[in-house]
Amino acid sequence: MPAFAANLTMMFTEWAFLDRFDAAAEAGFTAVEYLFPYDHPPEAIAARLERNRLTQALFNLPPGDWAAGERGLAALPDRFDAVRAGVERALDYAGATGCTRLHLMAGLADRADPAARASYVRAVEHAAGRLAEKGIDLLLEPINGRDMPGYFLNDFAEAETLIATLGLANLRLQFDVYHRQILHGDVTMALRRLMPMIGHIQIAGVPSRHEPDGEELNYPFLFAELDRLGYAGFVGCEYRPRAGTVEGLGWGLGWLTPGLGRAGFFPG
Ligand SMILES: O=C(O)C(=O)[C@H](O)CO
Ligand SMILES: [Mg+2]
Repeated sequence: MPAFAANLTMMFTEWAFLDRFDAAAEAGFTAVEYLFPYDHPPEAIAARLERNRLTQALFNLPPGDWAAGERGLAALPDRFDAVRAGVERALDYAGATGCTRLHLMAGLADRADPAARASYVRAVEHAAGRLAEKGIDLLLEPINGRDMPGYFLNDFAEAETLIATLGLANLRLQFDVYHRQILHGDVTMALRRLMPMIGHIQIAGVPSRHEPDGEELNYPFLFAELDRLGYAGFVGCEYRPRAGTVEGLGWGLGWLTPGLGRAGFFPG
């Protein structure tokens, strides 16, 4: 049975960020992920995890100036100092929350540009080295260009080659099924082949990025396939609910156990 993590950037947005932890636990989740924790003190996040007995499955290293359009800094040749500082900042949060997986976003850059490639490899090696000292995995995620035009890492084969070539024990693939389906399809065969290097999985309906309950992909089959493959990590629910997070959890009946969290949290 897959272990699902609620993505608190996309789900439970009816609540303020810190209250989303309570709501996710109440809905039956035992783990959470989100893009960025940096607007809140690490201790505040740790307290929400602890009181809800939630595992922090994943978050991203600082991406640069998100509001100004930056989507990571790793492939930007003149931003290595910021990457280095971001690694230290993320490690503070990982230490406080017990998180053992961090995603390094590549940034907007041309994959064919040798300077961008060199910068990306340098950033990945640096981040992986620092995280290894703390027993934390570094994740790389190919992202489709429709959602993120101009994103540097937009190809699964590229990520696979890089991870295999660098051969770093804590460098792993973040396999977002939504991006995989849009970029290349052939989801099941890719899961089977890439499983040894997969460190985290994310899901959403394709093409809407709503609940994983239909459209192009047969998620019940994929969840059973993850069990057949012995996947023991988390499956991050990185989708935008169509109309209400709790109302849209029908797809998870049988996997989630609503009510295990703080009793009476939901109003009404
Ligand atoms: O977009 C995604 O799929 C992600 O997982 C990211 O962390 C960043 O946007
Ligand atoms: Mg993702």
